[in-house]
Amino acid sequence: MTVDFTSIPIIDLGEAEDPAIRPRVLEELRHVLLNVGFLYVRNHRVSKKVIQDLVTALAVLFRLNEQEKDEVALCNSPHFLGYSGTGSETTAGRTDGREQFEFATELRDDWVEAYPPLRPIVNAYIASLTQLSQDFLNLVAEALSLPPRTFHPFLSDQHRLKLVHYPASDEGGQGVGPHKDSSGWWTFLLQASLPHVKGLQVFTKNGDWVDVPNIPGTFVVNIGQGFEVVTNGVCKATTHRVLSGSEERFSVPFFQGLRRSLTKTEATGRLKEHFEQRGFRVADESDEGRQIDGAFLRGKCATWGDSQLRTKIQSHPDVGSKFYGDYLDRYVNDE
Ligand SMILES: O=C(O)CCC(=O)C(=O)O
Ligand SMILES: [Fe+2]
Repeated sequence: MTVDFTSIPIIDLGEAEDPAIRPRVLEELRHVLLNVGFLYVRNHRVSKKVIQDLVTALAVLFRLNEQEKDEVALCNSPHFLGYSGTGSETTAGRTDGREQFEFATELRDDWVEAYPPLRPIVNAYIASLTQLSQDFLNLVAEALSLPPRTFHPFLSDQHRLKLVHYPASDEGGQGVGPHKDSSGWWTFLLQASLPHVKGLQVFTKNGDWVDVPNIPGTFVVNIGQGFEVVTNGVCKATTHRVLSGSEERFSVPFFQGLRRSLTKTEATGRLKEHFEQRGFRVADESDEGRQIDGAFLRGKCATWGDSQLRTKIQSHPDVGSKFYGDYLDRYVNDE
């Protein structure tokens, strides 16, 4: 029987620390992992100041003029980091209505000169989210009847952070099209506008879109494609999208990174026996969800790092032709 969902569950990480309540939290989390793939976490211990500093910086950053933003243009970065303007990205065949700054754990030197305080703010935020995302993996492992540190050997030394701005649009339209997160393990998203500003939606197994409202004090947490691979499809990455609305919206996704050297054999083999022996089964999914690109799963790329480069080149073909001309055929015309 298909177990479907109509709203996104909330997991209280503070409760997980109470030995009397922990078993119930683990049971709830297990249900989310097997049937939903999307959740909120609250009582997450990331400092209010670290979050507020970043939220304040967002407004300043996106008000810089185009010339200032373009000083760190993503199209000049072989690492696909920096600024990309509205209209430069395509998802599910349509142009996305958003502009964004992309960062990573190993930060590039050419920072946004027009706004010097940004660097320590982003670094502090990445450090806090790195810790939260690692601690969260222990809970996830336990909820799947595995030793707490089972997932740590898969982790990368590098995680990615995006600062995203969806300009207001009277006609509505696509903020970002339907997709699964391809950048790694787990995503931790801060909805950084006022609570009434909507936009994020999740696709259910039965093919309905469910709103993910902004609940203050929480992060939205969701499974990325890498985690789906390592759990042999027992925990599915869930399709989601953002609709543009009559008010501008800010968000900050943190993408927990997966080790670049990871091969498909290692990724799918390591926990196979565990999931088979314990009677876990591959999760249900909508037909549309199944069609979303999964190059790593289909075996086209040798390593996770390779599949990341492919995804990035496909999203930003201009950067691809500038820095990876030799690879273009392999990645872009590989269907
Ligand atoms: O802006 C959001 O709420 C979600 C963004 C997102 O899904 C992404 O960048 O992968
Ligand atoms: Fe996403």
